[in-house]
Amino acid sequence: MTENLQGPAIARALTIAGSDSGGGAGIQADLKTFAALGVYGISAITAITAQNTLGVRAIQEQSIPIIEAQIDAVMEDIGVDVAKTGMLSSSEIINAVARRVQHWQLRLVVDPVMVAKGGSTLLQSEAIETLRTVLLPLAEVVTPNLPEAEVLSLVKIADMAGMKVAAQAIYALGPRHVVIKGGHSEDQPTDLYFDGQQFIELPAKRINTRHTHGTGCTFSAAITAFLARGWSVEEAVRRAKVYITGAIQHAPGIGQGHGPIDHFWLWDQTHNE
Ligand SMILES: Nc1ncnc2c1ncn2[C@@H]1O[C@H](COP(=O)(O)OP(=O)(O)O)[C@@H](O)[C@H]1O
Ligand SMILES: Cc1ncc(COP(=O)(O)OP(=O)(O)O)c(N)n1
Repeated sequence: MTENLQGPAIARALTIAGSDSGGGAGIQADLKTFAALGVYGISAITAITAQNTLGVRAIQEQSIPIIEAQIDAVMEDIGVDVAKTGMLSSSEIINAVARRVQHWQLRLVVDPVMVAKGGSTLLQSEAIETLRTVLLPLAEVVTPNLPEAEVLSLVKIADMAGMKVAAQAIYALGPRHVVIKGGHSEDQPTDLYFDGQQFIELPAKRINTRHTHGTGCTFSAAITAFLARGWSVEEAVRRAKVYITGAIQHAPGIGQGHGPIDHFWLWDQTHNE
């Protein structure tokens, strides 16, 4: 094979997150999303969860040395265009990841995962302050859902005006772009983008389904993939919104609880023989 002197022929994205044995969220959702969007996916696993569409049964955090070693191993050889974080579980893991992000000067999307849809805690409460003060300042984009945005901003959100106040408060913590996801709203799932100057509302029709497991992971992974492919943050967010809406629309109906979405719906539409 001839070497490509222009650099790699495919964009590379790294997910630093937890494993979901059910395959719908976490590392598995991120890698499927990267693949579906034409990006070479790389992973550093922070925790292993025993999980299905009904909920999380057990969690085992990985040790700090093995988390750091995964990041260093891929950085020293493969390289990464953009990284994202998902489930980080503890203050110790957040601090270790932040050190590696700074060491390798990674462009970073932070999905501030706190609680799974079934109610299980994926981030210890004592780690929230570390997330706010240590990781958010390193983020190019942060993508809280409505409950996460309330925790990070200390603002009670009742409507779009509240989302805007919360986005400004989160922006003040240091990320360069804030995207508050509206999936938990009782109305339409309108997301809000804020870059410190401009607000952009990203509306969508609510899809009436219980199969929304892994939507947050998938949305942030799609933003990461589009950034890795060279799009601006605004365009990456717009494209990720179209992708996540289609993925929910085409959910395959797997499992007895909150089932996964279809990460490969775009591929299915063009390769349906
Ligand atoms: N039922 C739905 N119909 C359409 N879009 C949805 C629906 N639920 C969530 N979304 C979208 O999916 C993305 C993830 O949002 P959300 O579910 O709030 O995140 P999380 O999984 O982190 O709680 C957002 O773009 C949100 O607007
Ligand atoms: C291992 C792991 N990481 C993250 C989540 C949460 O994923 P999310 O996309 O927020 O979707 P729901 O779990 O809320 O459906 C997870 N469950 N497991």
